[in-house]
Amino acid sequence: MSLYEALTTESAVSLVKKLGLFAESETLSCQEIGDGNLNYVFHIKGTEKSVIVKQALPYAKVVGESWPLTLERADIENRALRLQGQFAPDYTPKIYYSDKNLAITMMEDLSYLEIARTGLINGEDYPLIAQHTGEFIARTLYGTSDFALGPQEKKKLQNTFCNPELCDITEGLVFTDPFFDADTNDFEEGLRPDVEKLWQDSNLKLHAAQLKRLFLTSGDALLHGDLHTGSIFASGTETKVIDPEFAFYGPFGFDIAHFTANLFMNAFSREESRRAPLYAHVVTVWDVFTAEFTRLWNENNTEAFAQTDGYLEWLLADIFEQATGFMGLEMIRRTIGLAHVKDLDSIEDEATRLEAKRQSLSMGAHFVKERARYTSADQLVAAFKEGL
Ligand SMILES: Nc1ncnc2c1ncn2[C@@H]1O[C@H](COP(=O)(O)OP(=O)(O)O)[C@@H](O)[C@H]1O
Ligand SMILES: CSC[C@H]1O[C@H](OP(=O)(O)O)[C@H](O)[C@@H]1O
Repeated sequence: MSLYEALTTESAVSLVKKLGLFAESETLSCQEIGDGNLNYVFHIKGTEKSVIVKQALPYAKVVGESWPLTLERADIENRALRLQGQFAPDYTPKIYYSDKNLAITMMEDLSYLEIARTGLINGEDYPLIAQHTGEFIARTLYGTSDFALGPQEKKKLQNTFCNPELCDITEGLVFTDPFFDADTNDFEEGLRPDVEKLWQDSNLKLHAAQLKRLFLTSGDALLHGDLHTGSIFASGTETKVIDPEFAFYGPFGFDIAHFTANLFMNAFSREESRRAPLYAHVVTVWDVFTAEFTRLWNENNTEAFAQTDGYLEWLLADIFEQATGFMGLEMIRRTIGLAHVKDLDSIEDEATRLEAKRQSLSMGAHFVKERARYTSADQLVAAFKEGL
């Protein structure tokens, strides 16, 4: 018999009371606030405190019951959050309770902060977001890598984060479908000539295939797996990373690539005069990631070759090159694939919107194909400013 049942606002309230998080007598309000593609999120509020209950559905919410999806993802998310909380406690929500059968995680209510994508669209700049996100990425990746854990411990941990169904979504929606006339694609008719040109670009397809192979086969570290600006809560002083249900052992460059791709897509939606803070974030996140990864490398490293001249520098350059390619893929898929970004979709004027999307597509393709040319974030920003 399945122990799973989908929560309602009423049963979510009963559950938090049964668990002793609130007194039986307390009057609570409960609202389902999930705006993501996959899950339910209940916001439960009492007089003095509040809590978030996130529940996975046995299917992808954005499509419906015709797209069944494992409930295991809630357990992956819960365990990833707890691990990320060990490496980067300042940047991770507190977890109060989880139940694998019900596919729920109860966590700290972060609604005193704002989802960064929403804030960036409304003109916020979040001066510390890149510093914090760079530290989060470096600490969580380095801490779960061979270098920190040693190969045996790392493999044991890696075995517990096999996430085939969610990886399959990324392999399809990010790495494959946008390059073919797939049913999942979703784009405006005005973009069709650009999209058809992209489908015929065999050099682009070759590079997409190479990056896909990297995603399929690399097991560098436990990734967040979906680190876009909608997975980050922020304010002027705080940053918290949520929603790691796509977590799995993958290539070092993936998370930072998704963060920078989403910064660049927000830049496309702004006037040039308001883009400077986003460019600065792209440079800062790389500077901070590099410095923090290097600090951790020198402080705690189980690898015999760690101090071999040139090894760390080679690794960081390799991460940069792969990340430049992954960044380009994220820009392409968010423009013509199944899951769009509001930054581009909410541009009201049709001609401006189509032009921003064209640029996102062509810059994305450029970063995929020419990734080996780039060795610094300043160069990425310069290329972005120059346009194609
Ligand atoms: N800890 C939290 N505190 C406050 N709101 C949250 C929290 N977690 C999620 N939310 C809200 O729910 C929305 C969807 O959450 P998310 O984890 O991204 O779900 P999904 O997995 O469906 O993408 C977020 O955009 C945010 O508005
Ligand atoms: C059918 S899932 C599509 C898309 O949604 C996920 O994002 P989120 O859960 O943050 O809404 C992920 O990016 C998937 O690729």
